[in-house]
Amino acid sequence: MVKNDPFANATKQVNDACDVLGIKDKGIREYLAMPNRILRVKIPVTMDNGKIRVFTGFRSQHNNDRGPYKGGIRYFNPEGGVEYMEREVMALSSWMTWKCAIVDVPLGGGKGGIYVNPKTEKLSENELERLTRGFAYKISEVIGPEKDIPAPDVYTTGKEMTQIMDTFSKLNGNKYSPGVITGKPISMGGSLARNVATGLGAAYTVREAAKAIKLNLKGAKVVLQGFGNASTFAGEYLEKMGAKVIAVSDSKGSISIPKGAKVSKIIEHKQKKGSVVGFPGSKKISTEELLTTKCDVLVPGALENQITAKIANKLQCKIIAEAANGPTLPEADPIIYKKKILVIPDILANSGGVCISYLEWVQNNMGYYWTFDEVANKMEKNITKGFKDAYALSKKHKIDMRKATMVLAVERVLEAFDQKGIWP
Ligand SMILES: NC(=O)C1=CN([C@@H]2O[C@H](COP(=O)(O)OP(=O)(O)OC[C@H]3O[C@@H](n4cnc5c(N)ncnc54)[C@H](OP(=O)(O)O)[C@@H]3O)[C@@H](O)[C@H]2O)C=CC1
Ligand SMILES: O=C(O)CCC(=O)C(=O)O
Repeated sequence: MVKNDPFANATKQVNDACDVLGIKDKGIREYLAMPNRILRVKIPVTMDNGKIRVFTGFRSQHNNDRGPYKGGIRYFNPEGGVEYMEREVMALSSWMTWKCAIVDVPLGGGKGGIYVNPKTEKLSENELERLTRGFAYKISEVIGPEKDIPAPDVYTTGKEMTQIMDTFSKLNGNKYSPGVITGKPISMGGSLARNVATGLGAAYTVREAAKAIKLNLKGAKVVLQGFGNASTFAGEYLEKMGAKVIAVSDSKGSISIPKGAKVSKIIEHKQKKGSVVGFPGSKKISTEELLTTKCDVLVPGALENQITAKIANKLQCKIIAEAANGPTLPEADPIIYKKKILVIPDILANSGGVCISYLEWVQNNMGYYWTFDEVANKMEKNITKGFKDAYALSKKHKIDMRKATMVLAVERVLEAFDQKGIWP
């Protein structure tokens, strides 16, 4: 048993959706909740000092009823250890299934990762490359452009995506296979807008949520948890919509900036000093203080299990845009709903990433590439529709946005499952 088990949380969300849909059949519930396959691999790496170190990696393939498995690869060492990470990737792969369904991209759910923190463990570039290629080799049997298409996630970038693509291509007779992975650099067959996609998509969903609750985003105050790919671009695009960032955090700590600051200036500071902490005009605060800062939009954009019941009781925001996966514990959801805070659940708020990953894969498959605006506009349509559909359902059934989003997603997966049935 792991503490704050993310897979138990993901399963609860599936069951909640089944309750709303009147699905009582235990077999169907189990089919929807459980991953199809979990691969756990040993990755031996020769470190720079000549010693062998063995790493553990995972790929969880949750559901492919609507299309090939799809989802990121993270390099992280969560507090609960390797066993926690296994449950984490299972949950993350489940959320990918529902995410692809709610924004209607024809893909399923997968997720993977390696239990390692490349930042704190200070792996050299060569060690990291050997680890990445070793992992790619170990999962090469289960991935492929028509099978399972990974992407970046926490502490992985276009560089690792390139190394995975290259290893896969070499293992397959040097067949150029850009469609095996997304989030690649542009020069390696990546898509314009993928780099900003998760944050841009989150900003689009906040714009829709603000319209729904009649909140003017001009001058709206934003708090960002995490200062990586998802959260910085969410902050920058919300800034373009007129909002102002007043508190941020990273793995080294949280700060409040009462007068607000441009995200680009905080990025500059972090690039120089290695953290947001110490940004001029800021004050160091605790994680709890960050999350409960009085603001209009809270963007948890780092890790899961951040908003507990205790935090939920103290929240002072109007909208929560879950740029991270699984940042809110199930115990917090009813409290937040009662407080009339509008939650844009993770599977919707951060779906811009997979939307544009899908478009990257489509471009790779056809060998023809779209402009930034073409790609971003397609994503905007899908994500806006996803928000509107879920919001309308939440109002109709008087349920929170997480349940509404999950109900729509589960319905779509079941529709495909009903067509296919079980084989053999
Ligand atoms: N990248 C993508 O396309 C997508 C990402 N997501 C989700 O977004 C979330 C963030 O991923 P992404 O932005 O890609 O990852 P990044 O690696 O780019 O950034 C992760 C950020 O989280 C911070 N962080 C790590 N630990 C903590 C902590 N204990 N408290 C506060 N901040 C912390 C890191 O701090 P530091 O800078 O100090 O290392 C970093 O700023 C994840 O939940 C991921 O699954 C969802 C959809 C797509
Ligand atoms: O871009 C993708 O394929 C998936 C990104 C991801 O891992 C996520 O949405 O959580």
